[in-house]
Amino acid sequence: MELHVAKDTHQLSENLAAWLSNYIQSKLQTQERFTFVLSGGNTPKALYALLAKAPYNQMIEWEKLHFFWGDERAVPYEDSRNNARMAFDVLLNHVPVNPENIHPMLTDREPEQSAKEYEATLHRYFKGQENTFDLVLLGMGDDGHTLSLFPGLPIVHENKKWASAFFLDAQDMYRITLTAPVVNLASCIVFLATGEGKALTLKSVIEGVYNPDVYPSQVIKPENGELHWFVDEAAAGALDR
Ligand SMILES: O=C(O)[C@H](O)[C@@H](O)[C@H](O)[C@H](O)COP(=O)(O)O
Repeated sequence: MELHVAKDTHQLSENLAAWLSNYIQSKLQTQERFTFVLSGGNTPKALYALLAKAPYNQMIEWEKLHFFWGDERAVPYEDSRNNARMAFDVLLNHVPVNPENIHPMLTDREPEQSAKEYEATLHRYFKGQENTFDLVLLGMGDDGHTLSLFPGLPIVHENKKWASAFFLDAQDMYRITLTAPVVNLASCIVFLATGEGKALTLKSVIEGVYNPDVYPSQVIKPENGELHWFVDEAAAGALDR
């Protein structure tokens, strides 16, 4: 695991945008496509906005990128809580990605049906490959959740399905989410977390005993890929460094 600490959220987004651009372009020297899982939530918005602008909108070969989501709130696309809506508004509507290569988790059908369709898409994409995604970008909630893997839920321990849907009582909505198995087969996993409010949780996730029912982010352990944490000083404040 590699920890990258920036002095503040602005610098963190700048550092991660540069790191991602270099990583993507280095991979595209030896492969034809790059499969990228976007995170929802608020933290990545500043990063997505940077990637949509110079120099990254020219440096990255967007036509070779294929986009997926880590999870989705099962609300209409038009709803401001929809993760795909945010990514299109801030990034994907501003760069030349081939629309056929963008795979949102569809919310215009039953969530379970959408999850089944998503899983079929993933198996089609990665058939015969040892690894799945080239890069998975994840956030972490201050309760230690990632994707839609929330503390105490059975979905945290799903070890066969690659995508699933369930009703999240705490938010009175269905969620569609990737699961640990498909993420842990990725070549590279990048967590992005900021703010003092996540400092103690981050310490428990990274330095504490393995307790994924309390800290679901701990189930994210790449089988043979890289794991990076990009955090600001505020979120890193409780770490032993
Ligand atoms: O749909 C979501 O909400 C995300 O997938 C979720 O896992 C998010 O990454 C964390 O909740 C952190 O969210 P913030 O970046 O808003 O703190």
